[in-house]
Amino acid sequence: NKPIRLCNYFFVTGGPGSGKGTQCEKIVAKYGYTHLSTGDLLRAEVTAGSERGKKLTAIMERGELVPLETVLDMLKDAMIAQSDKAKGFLIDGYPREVQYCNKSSCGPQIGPPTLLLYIDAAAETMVKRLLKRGQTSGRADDNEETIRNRLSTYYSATEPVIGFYEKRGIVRKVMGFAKGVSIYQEKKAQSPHTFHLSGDSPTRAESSSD
Ligand SMILES: Nc1ncnc2c1ncn2[C@H]1C[C@H](O)[C@@H](COP(=O)(O)OP(=O)(O)OP(=O)(O)O)O1
Ligand SMILES: Nc1ncnc2c1ncn2[C@H]1C[C@H](O)[C@@H](COP(=O)(O)O)O1
Ligand SMILES: [Mg+2]
Repeated sequence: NKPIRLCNYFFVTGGPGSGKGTQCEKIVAKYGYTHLSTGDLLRAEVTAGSERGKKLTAIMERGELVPLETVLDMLKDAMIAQSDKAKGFLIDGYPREVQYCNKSSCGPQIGPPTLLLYIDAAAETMVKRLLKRGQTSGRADDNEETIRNRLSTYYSATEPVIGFYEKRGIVRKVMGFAKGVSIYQEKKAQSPHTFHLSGDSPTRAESSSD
């Protein structure tokens, strides 16, 4: 059991279609970290056509969360495989539930993150992007019904993860509509750049980038 070399871990969270993968690509290009998306790892298992993959397809098509053990199995293998050359890991889409935020439930090989990058975008923006992505992505979950369920799973199960790490002072918010990577620490509970997800219309910056 090869241990994962100690290095920086950045967890990356945000709603479906907020731009986690897009922002991670930019961070990789600029800082050379290793990007691991738990969703991509799960889809690779589906593509491989294993029995486990068939069960995963059904869960993902419903817009629900995959059991933690499955996610951790894949994540640890991927981290171990790349740990010799990784400067740091960007772990995109993990954790998805607040009960998995403490160290012991993450397992001994995935320690607490250096930072949680939170990609913020309005629900209507995310829906619009995912429907557009669905025209070419081939992703089974880029359809209206699954998107609705994924949003609901995100707000009920995953959003509390942000509050958990905010209490520890390690959340950095990335505005998911900005061009390039713009990371800043949210100093106030409600900064002028922040807007609520329900009922808000996109800001000018957001409308212009979509
Ligand atoms: N800042 C942006 N402005 C306009 N479009 C964007 C922006 N960021 C991402 N997109 C587009 C690219 C994709 O087609 C789509 C979703 O982005 P993506 O990076 O795949 O989101 P994500 O990784 O958070 O989604 P998922 O959770 O479904 O994997 O939106
Ligand atoms: N960390 C995860 N825990 C549980 N389920 C997950 C995790 N990462 C991805 N999933 C499942 C559930 C999502 O709807 C799909 C797609 O993930 P995405 O990050 O949007 O590509 O996979
Ligand atoms: Mg993604």
